[in-house]
Amino acid sequence: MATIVQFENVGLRYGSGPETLSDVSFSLQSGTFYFLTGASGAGKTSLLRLIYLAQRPSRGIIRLFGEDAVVLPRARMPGFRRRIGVVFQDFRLVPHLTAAENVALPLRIAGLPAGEIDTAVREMLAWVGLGPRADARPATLSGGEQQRVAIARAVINRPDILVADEPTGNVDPDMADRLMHLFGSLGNLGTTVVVATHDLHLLTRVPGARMMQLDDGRLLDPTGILRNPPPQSPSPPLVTA
Ligand SMILES: Nc1ncnc2c1ncn2[C@@H]1O[C@H](COP(=O)(O)OP(=O)(O)OP(=O)(O)O)[C@@H](O)[C@H]1O
Repeated sequence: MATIVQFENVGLRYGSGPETLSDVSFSLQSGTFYFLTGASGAGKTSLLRLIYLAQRPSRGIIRLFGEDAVVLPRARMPGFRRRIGVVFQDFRLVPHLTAAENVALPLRIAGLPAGEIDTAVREMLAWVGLGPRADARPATLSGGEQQRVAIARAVINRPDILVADEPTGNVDPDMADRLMHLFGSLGNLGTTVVVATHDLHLLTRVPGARMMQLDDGRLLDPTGILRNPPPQSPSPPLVTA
């Protein structure tokens, strides 16, 4: 198994405020599934943004695919970013494109022939249960449907790393299970998956997943890695009083 992402003593400070992330060190292996947990404000989104190169650290070392990502020349950024699929908390679908056109975007950018793109997009939309909504624009989709389009777009070109910020926040428990299964199968195909979530129930859903826990900007295990998730437990009630 190769090391795909490596952080050494990474710190992140926004402006002149206190450090949002401090002394964060860990490494992520290919084909492994990681949950990133922590209270609201602990720094999960910030850590993901460092991984997908939307943010530079204030200090420390970040290596992606074996290369120093902090000093990566601007011209090489697009090549790196193509290897990283991102599911944003707020979806970021292109509003004037249909669901199918949104999902097709990474393949169009990669220059695949139209016929191949159409087949791949149809299969992916069917997989996330949106076959009949292929021609719908984002504004006419529910939050959960938009989230599934965002997930389909992030995984369609089989990225080396998939980073997902609360990817099940808007879907029901059945769909959350299916999406975790999809993410888990990507791991089996060699993709490194990092899912930030508040939903501790999800942690029981991916056998063999590892867990990273942030507490006020610090990884709880100072060596950075990692514990197995808690054993499988029954689903919580869908409705609470
Ligand atoms: N662009 C920014 N400028 C200034 N402060 C920021 C910025 N982005 C995040 N922060 C601050 O950094 C801290 C960590 O935020 P972050 O969004 O990474 O946490 P989180 O664990 O993802 O939270 P949540 O679970 O609520 O999404 C918070 O105090 C937040 O206010």
